[in-house]
Amino acid sequence: MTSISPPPPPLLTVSGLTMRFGGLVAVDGVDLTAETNRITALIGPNGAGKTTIFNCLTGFYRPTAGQLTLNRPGRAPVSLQTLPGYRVARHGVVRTFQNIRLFPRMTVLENLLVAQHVGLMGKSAMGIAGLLGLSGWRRAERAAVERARFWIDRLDLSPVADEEAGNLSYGVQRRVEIARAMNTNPQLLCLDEPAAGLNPRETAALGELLQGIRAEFGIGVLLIEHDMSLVMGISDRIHVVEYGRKIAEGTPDEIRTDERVIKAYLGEPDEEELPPAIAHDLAGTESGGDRA
Ligand SMILES: Nc1ncnc2c1ncn2[C@@H]1O[C@H](COP(=O)(O)OP(=O)(O)OP(=O)(O)O)[C@@H](O)[C@H]1O
Repeated sequence: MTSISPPPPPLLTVSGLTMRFGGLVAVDGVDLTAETNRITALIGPNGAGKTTIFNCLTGFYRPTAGQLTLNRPGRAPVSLQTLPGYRVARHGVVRTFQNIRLFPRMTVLENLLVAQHVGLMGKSAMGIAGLLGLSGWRRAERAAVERARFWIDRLDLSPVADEEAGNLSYGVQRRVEIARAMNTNPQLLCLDEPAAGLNPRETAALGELLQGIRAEFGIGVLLIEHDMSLVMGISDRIHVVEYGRKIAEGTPDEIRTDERVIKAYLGEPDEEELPPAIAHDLAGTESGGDRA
């Protein structure tokens, strides 16, 4: 008799996540999941609580309440909500930031090597072996450079590998950030508005890049993004938050036509502020954009 084993749990399970700042409830009992080999988007109007969710997930904030569980195949589940950021990263949950946080006076290669610094320090007894030029250190350093070069090449950054990051265009710096995150071998790549400041051509290239990485390396991607053309084009699943609460979850097609989502975006005070693709979608949905 064959028994059917239950499906593995999602890579990330968030349940009842709540974050208060004094009297303000920025995140209020949010549940969501992110799966391996899937792109999961987290969207919502400005101030909805998206970045706060990322900050709780990646150890920048300790949540007021809730469970954040990482389930990697063959390993014991890890509760992330009590861990500091560097330990969350060691478990394979890495992030980028809304505002680019590269070291501007370091080269692209150096920016990627810094991300491997903790591993190298471990292999060199906190740097002493490195100072003495011992072989274990040299091997580890060579492997770190090879790995960084792999990601530099994979993200088409080889021509600028030795340039200072601060001299590069915004779109290229965004790619460096993703290369740096991938260089740490993540299980879950969390991207906070990666298309912010990109032109439409760069945004389309970013979408292809993320789909390529997901397919090639089988990682989970969790994406905060206001650019609805990107979100609708590449996401497998979308979670929508408004005023700290989750108001909808579904496929792009389901979310595009969800009444609560349309209302949440229509609630924005100024149509100019609507992401263009949402405004476009809404115009279609609302037969000519007849707004309340
Ligand atoms: N450290 C903090 N202290 C106090 N309030 C905060 C803090 N961080 C966030 N908030 C508040 O929490 C709410 C949610 O903010 P958050 O940045 O998570 O929203 P968001 O959905 O990411 O917005 P945006 O799309 O504009 O980036 C906002 O009212 C914000 O002012």
